[in-house]
Amino acid sequence: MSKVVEAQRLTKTYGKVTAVDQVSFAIEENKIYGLLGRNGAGKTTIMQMITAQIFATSGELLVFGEQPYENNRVLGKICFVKESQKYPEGLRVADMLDLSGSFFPNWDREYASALVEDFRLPLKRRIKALSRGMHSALGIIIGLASRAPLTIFDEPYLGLDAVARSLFYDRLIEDYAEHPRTIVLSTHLIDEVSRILEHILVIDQGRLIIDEEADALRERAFTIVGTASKVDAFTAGREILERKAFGSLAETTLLGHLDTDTRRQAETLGLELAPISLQQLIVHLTSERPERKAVEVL
Ligand SMILES: Nc1ncnc2c1ncn2[C@@H]1O[C@H](COP(=O)(O)OP(=O)(O)OP(=O)(O)O)[C@@H](O)[C@H]1O
Repeated sequence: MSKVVEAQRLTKTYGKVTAVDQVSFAIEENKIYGLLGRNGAGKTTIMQMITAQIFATSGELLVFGEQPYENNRVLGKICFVKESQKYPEGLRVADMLDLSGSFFPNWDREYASALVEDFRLPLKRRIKALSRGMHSALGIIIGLASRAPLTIFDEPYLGLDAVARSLFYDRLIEDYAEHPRTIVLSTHLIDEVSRILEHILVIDQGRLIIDEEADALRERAFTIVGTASKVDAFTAGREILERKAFGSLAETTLLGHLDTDTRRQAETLGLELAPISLQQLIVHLTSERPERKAVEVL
């Protein structure tokens, strides 16, 4: 599978702040990536380097096999939709879509029109008069209809309601199935997007701490619920991420693969097993606790 982005020891510093710290990863063609992490982790900085908006301080970065800086061959294949995206305020929505059509080689005008209807965007309204959610919807429509070989969405849905966000995920997955391309989605709404993500990159304090297929990641931990004494017997000697107690009951989240033996052992003890959500797992892995240890909630 060919690589769309290859980063080696990529680093960006701002004075004494190391926003991105020796990060190495590859983004493969025709996959949907989640770029996740807490506020200030370094996600936007990475996306800005990939899209040649800022220079790396050190390290190597290839996009479509080339240096991205001032490289129209590379930049012509990228669409970057960001939360703070500013479109020319005097333009009408229809003008902005026409302009996008002249900019993105794979632009699909009919698809853009269908999306305008789906998101109920007023075509004749000037951009300065759009609501915050409508502004975000415009960015999403441009991102989807661009069909750019590398489409990056950085928190694209400020102000967008739950119905519109759900519409975005549905349209993205449908269109991706028909027109495979590489999508990078950066968001804090991990559970909402988890069903569409194929590969997860998690950045924490400038460092890459997870680079894994989403399915494999989901299997990294599980939760067990039951009588406290039985839960504790089951969890003894295992790596505990979190333990909550409610009277005589306990709910413990463990790191580890839920194999057949483990499942059988839990069943024998009469314990309930539940998968952990991607969001829970990432919160655990990026939380401030100095070491992962049991947390008692009494
Ligand atoms: N222009 C800049 N000058 C100085 N520091 C900066 C600059 N841009 C980013 N930083 C710092 O770099 C770090 C990473 O910021 P970045 O915007 O990449 O985080 P993020 O993961 O996108 O966060 P969020 O989820 O809050 O958008 C932060 O500490 C931020 O304050």
